[in-house]
Amino acid sequence: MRVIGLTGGIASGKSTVSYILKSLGAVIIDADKVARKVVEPGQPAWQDIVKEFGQQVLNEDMTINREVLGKLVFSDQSLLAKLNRITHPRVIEYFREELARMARENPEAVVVLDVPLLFESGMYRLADEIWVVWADEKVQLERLMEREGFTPEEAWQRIRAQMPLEEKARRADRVINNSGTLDETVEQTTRFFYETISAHDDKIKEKKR
Ligand SMILES: CC(C)(COP(=O)(O)OP(=O)(O)OC[C@H]1O[C@@H](n2cnc3c(N)ncnc32)[C@H](O)[C@@H]1O)[C@@H](O)C(=O)NCCC(=O)NCCS
Ligand SMILES: Nc1ncnc2c1ncn2[C@@H]1O[C@H](COP(=O)(O)OP(=O)(O)OP(=O)(O)O)[C@@H](O)[C@H]1O
Repeated sequence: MRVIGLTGGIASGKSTVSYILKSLGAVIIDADKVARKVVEPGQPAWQDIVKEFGQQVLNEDMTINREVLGKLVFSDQSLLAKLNRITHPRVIEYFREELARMARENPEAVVVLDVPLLFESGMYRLADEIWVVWADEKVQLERLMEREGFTPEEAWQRIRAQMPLEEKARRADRVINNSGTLDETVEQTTRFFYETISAHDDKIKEKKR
């Protein structure tokens, strides 16, 4: 099994690249989706969030009100750190279990961990190689405001809540530039995917020799 850790900045294009990789045959595990699962009502992380942030972050049906919680944590670093301490260990636990299961059931698979906070959370340790999706800052900001309807200040708050994209790119094995057209991103992603597979196949052949 080959595990690719896919990261980037907020709205830099991870989901777009994941979608392309899925169409090429990779199995995708999306940390944003897992982070939603671990805070469902009654889960330990849900209980910790209610304890920490109070009833104000709950909807009437007891689910987490993501808009309210988002506004709180993205305007206060210390609250964001508290939320991360509650959610990240649970997300990591889920990833470990899922990877162990995949290794047993589908050892030939190429698995992509789509994780916005791959470095910040330490989840990069679960990956064999790291890919970063890059978008020029202006493009990233525009796509984020357009997708979420954020004001420039709200969009900046979210961008600043993560490790600078330059640093992520420095730590990557491969960087996909998604500042241009979708076709250009498909071309780069496809090329990298087949290079990864062929390097992986060569390693297996060497081991068998
Ligand atoms: C703060 C919350 C409630 C806001 O929810 P909302 O629905 O508005 O955003 P969503 O979860 O879809 O995330 C959108 C993007 O925001 C960024 N983001 C999310 N959480 C964080 C964080 N803790 N720090 C920095 N950026 C973050 C990511 O780039 C993500 O792709 C939610 O993001 C959350 O619970 N975050 C903590 C869990 C976490 O760290 N998730 C990221 C994957 S491990
Ligand atoms: N090459 C592109 N050209 C035009 N629009 C794009 C391109 N790539 C992505 N987008 C758009 O930009 C937005 C952000 O892309 P995407 O959702 O893939 O980013 P992300 O990194 O997964 O975001 P998040 O960090 O929030 O999970 C989306 O609305 C997407 O449709």
